[in-house]
Amino acid sequence: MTDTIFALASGAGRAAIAVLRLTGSDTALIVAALAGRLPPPRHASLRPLRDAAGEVLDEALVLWFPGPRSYTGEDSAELHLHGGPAVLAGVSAALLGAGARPAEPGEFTRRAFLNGRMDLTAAEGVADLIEAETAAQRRQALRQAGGALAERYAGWAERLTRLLAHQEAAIEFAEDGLPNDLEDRMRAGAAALAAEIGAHLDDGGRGERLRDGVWVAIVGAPNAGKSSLLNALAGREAAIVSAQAGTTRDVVEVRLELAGVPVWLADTAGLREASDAIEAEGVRRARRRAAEADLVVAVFAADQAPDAATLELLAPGVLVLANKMDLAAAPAELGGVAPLPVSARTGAGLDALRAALEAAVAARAGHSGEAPLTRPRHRAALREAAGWLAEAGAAPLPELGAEALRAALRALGRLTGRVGVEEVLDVVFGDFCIGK
Ligand SMILES: Nc1nc2c(ncn2[C@@H]2O[C@H](COP(=O)(O)OP(=O)(O)OP(=O)(O)O)[C@@H](O)[C@H]2O)c(=O)[nH]1
Ligand SMILES: [K+]
Ligand SMILES: [Mg+2]
Repeated sequence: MTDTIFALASGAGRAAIAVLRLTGSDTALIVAALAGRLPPPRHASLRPLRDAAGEVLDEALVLWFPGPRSYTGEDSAELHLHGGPAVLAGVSAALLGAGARPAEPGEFTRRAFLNGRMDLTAAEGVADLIEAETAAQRRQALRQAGGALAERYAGWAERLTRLLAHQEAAIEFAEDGLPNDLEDRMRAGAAALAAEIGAHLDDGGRGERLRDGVWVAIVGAPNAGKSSLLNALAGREAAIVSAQAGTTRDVVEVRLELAGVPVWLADTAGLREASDAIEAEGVRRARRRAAEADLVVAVFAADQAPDAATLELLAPGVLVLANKMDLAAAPAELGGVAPLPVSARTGAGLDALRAALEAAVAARAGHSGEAPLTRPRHRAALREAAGWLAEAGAAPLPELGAEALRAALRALGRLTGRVGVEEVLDVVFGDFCIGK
């Protein structure tokens, strides 16, 4: 027996149609109480919905999904109502009166997980799909919701279980004094699995970046034209531009979408020995932002000698710009680095700049063949599993090897939700919206 829960599954506010979703043991009874009788499974039927006093609240499309072939695995239903607030209030009150209760955030998907309809990574994929704002985010979330990570991790858990079974057999045979090579095979298997997990972890954070956004920091000398370039890329006057050196102090951030990836583009204070405390704090923030950024864009003014502070930030992977090309015949020599020539004033080179940014962002985030891990939670659990596998491979006693394999299995179990899940459930489902 489960509580029967309901929630608005469509957006809040006045709309043409509002979808109320129900799931739980008494779904059939409750729907029949409002709609008179249950429609045939998975067929939409138009029905008057009545309250306990018999007043018609709405003419609604009623859908009935008997478990276990439903999203949650339990008896479920959808009521497609007219979207006005009074209709919604009336039907909600009738559902409450009939014994249903409002759902907690994520409770539908939580039940789907508990009923074995999906693992935790797939449930997280559903949450990401609801949050997805760009096409690349949508593709990544859809793959994960479809079980791309679940399958891989379940495969690893299966291999681990087999290694553990062999290790336990090795322990038994040793007690019987029989020679066996089971331990050697365990060591080889643990090393191979640890290497595979290591390769998966060593993805440069592509999946997490696509989910959270790529951080790009524009840095350079005062008056190089950083704010002008930010505004040009954002298509609006987000940052103040002036001829006065030291105009920008705080970090000014705009959100862009480049190559289907969300990007946080930050304009920063010009790098120099600041004359006052506020500007000095701005320069400190600029340096910190550059250090934390996934991509640094270093801007030089083409009509000036390159400044030492910006030159110091040049490293492989930094995108180097020579701005104000309208004022110079050729960009200054930057020690072998070929800057991208642009002019924020005339717009020359801005298309090439955008293309270079897209390429750099695409190289740092998103799809590269296999489905990437997408959350720090995944990274932590996989690191732990790989660590225990290394320990298993090096264990001086077979019993310790078995113990390490069990610990690795538990770490994978927390990742997929198969073992020791209670403590992670709230973390995973807490950030869901109600109705999913
Ligand atoms: N001729 C020319 N002037 C430019 C160009 N880009 C910016 N400027 C001018 O250069 C001056 C400084 O521009 P900003 O965008 O404020 O420069 P900044 O790097 O943000 O400066 P700080 O915030 O003070 O570090 C302004 O007067 C701009 O109009 C350009 O491509 N060509
Ligand atoms: K300026
Ligand atoms: Mg500025």
